[in-house]
Amino acid sequence: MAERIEGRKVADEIVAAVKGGAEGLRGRTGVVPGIAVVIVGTDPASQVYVASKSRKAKECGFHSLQHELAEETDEATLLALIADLNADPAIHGILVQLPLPAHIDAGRVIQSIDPDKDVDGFHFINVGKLSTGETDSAFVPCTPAGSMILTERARGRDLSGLTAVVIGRSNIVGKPMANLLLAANATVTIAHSRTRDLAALCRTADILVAAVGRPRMVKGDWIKPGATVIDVGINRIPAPEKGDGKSRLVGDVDFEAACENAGAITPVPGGIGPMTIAMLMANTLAAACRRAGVAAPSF
Ligand SMILES: Nc1nc(=O)c2c([nH]1)NC[C@@H]1CN(c3ccc(C(=O)N[C@@H](CCC(=O)O)C(=O)O)cc3)C=[N+]21
Repeated sequence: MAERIEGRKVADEIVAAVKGGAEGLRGRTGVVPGIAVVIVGTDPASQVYVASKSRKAKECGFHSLQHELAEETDEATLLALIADLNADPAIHGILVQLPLPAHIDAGRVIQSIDPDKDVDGFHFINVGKLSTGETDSAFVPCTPAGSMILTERARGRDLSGLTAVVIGRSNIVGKPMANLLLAANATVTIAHSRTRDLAALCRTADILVAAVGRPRMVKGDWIKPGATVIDVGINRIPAPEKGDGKSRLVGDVDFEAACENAGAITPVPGGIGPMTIAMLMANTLAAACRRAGVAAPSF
């Protein structure tokens, strides 16, 4: 039976350390870390995530702003808001909740964020730093950063000799995760929708990261005995057993079946989701520390 990797617990530890770090920064320099979360439209899932980000930011003692813009907001208005936030010395981190409405060019919006405030790590500057190994000054995207911390807890910081398979090639999770695993000396393969015999490939993985967004796509017999399984998927599926119209969250991995083979596995909920928010707090503290010329704590 696999060990459950308790992401929520690790996330709580990180949030407590960030809170302590923010108090220290304030005591030494008077600087209070500030984060602005921008959301366009009223997607209910996005609203839930944004609310929990703002709640955690307050818990950490940050200055926290939430900008809620109407669905029909035009790109120029959003770009002007970001320009204001870029110029605002009280704001150290800017997060624009994705996805954006189709009439807005998300790429242009992301690239307009000051790279030093890009706590999502999506700006070309931060992507380039991560892929060239400049990780001391890069912002690493929050989901892969949190996934890596849980991987390290299970396998140590040096993954030499281990095989890692990342399913999913997104700029937000798959590609940065592959870079982090590579930087830790794992032998990395990125799989995606065009990969042939995904099951056989997954069976070679000492570390398997699933980031595809398909509920329970990864089957129990795809898991190598003893493997570390990191389930990044957060899929809401109908749960008629809980009552009419109810739903529940499942990952990209068939958790119960995977537990038979895995050495350790992250649950959904309670795994990577809370780690993502914790790393957003850690990145915001790091942004404020850099701005103040003080060393940032690392996790
Ligand atoms: N610019 C941007 N940055 C993001 O980091 C970003 C984004 N856009 N858009 C949406 C996704 C999604 N995301 C989640 C974060 C935490 C949980 C989380 O804490 N989930 C809980 C469950 C929450 C629930 O019950 O719904 C868990 O897994 O235990 C989920 C999803 C961040 N995202």
